[in-house]
Amino acid sequence: MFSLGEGFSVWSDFSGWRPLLLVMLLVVGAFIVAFVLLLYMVSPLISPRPLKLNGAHVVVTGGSSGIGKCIAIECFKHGAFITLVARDEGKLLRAKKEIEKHSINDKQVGVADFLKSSVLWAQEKLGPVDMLINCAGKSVAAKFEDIEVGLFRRLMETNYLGSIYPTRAVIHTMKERRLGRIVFVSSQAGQVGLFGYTAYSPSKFALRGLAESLQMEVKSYNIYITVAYPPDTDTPGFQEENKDKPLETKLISETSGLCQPDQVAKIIVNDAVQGNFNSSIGPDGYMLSALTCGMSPVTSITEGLQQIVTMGLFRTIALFYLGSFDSIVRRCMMQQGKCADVEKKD
Ligand SMILES: NC(=O)C1=CN([C@@H]2O[C@H](COP(=O)(O)OP(=O)(O)OC[C@H]3O[C@@H](n4cnc5c(N)ncnc54)[C@H](OP(=O)(O)O)[C@@H]3O)[C@@H](O)[C@H]2O)C=CC1
Ligand SMILES: CCCCCCCCCCCCCCCC(=O)[C@@H](N)CO
Repeated sequence: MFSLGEGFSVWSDFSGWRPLLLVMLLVVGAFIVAFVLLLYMVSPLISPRPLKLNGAHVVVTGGSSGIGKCIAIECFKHGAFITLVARDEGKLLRAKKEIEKHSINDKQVGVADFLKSSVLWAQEKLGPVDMLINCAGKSVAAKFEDIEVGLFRRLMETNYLGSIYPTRAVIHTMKERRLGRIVFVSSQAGQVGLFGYTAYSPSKFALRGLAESLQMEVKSYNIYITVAYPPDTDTPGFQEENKDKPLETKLISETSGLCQPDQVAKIIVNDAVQGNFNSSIGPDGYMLSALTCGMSPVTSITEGLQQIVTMGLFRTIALFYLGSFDSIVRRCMMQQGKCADVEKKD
């Protein structure tokens, strides 16, 4: 027997167990592989069939500007009939003209525009809605105490209740037809609360709760819900928000980069067509979604496995992000303190 001394001879006594250990490891490994293969075999039961956009009726709220307009263009390019919903008639008509430039054939019906959220009206006029995109929304970035109290309610009304009304208008017919897609455009600020978004973030978090509950109710009717979480996107709404955005909010949001609306629209439309519950954009978006998946439904085996494997690692990375956000806030506070001192001296 090979022995390095008294202590080591005990270890070498176990050498007879090693082949057994190896066999056990192999068996466990084989079980894991078999389990994963089995998951992939049942995956068609989990993943919905993609929706055919050609000839589908798509309603886009907030379709006259920014991300909503790009979503309408993307669907139009795939042969869908579009209904735009927004308040400003002039903006709607301009958007309609722009979208119609992307027509793929002469027969394709154009864009129906009208004021207020008369989705029911659109359904009667243009037929049942196959896909509803709730994109109308507004954002305000300011410190909690600087936000007028009424604004907390107004953002909730536009961003949250503004998604409830159109959804209520289409849900009956979708259930009857056993077909449909509903998209809620949230935001990365609907996955993590950030400096300056005390009024905006809650209205976007609320959409996730709505989407999870509704998905459980309508899945057996072959209706699939998508929640999209875009980062900062270069739109008229974003330009407006930037006018009086706190420096802290700007610097923190910049970590996730700035996207173009057509790029965001492509990803959202593709995820909605596939019936994916989660729609994220960019590497930070991917990490945030895996990290905050919680009890949200899973629409592909790959997605589920990725979440299981990556969650711990992403939490570790997130702690560094949180540390850097805190230091941004601290630095801004020190800077503002210095400015206040200078002002006092003057
Ligand atoms: N841009 C960004 O950085 C990000 C935006 N988002 C979200 O994406 C969505 C679109 O944003 P974005 O494209 O930037 O916004 P825009 O301001 O460019 O467009 C907003 C659209 O919503 C409509 N709208 C606004 N309020 C109402 C209302 N009360 N009723 C009906 N329609 C309304 C507007 O038309 P009208 O004013 O004529 O009604 C317009 O068509 C929003 O929900 C936003 O929160 C999410 C993440 C990032
Ligand atoms: C592993 C963990 C990774 C964590 C990454 C965290 C990144 C946070 C950045 C958040 C950006 C928020 C943008 C809000 C955009 C928006 O909704 C407004 N612009 C609307 O106009």
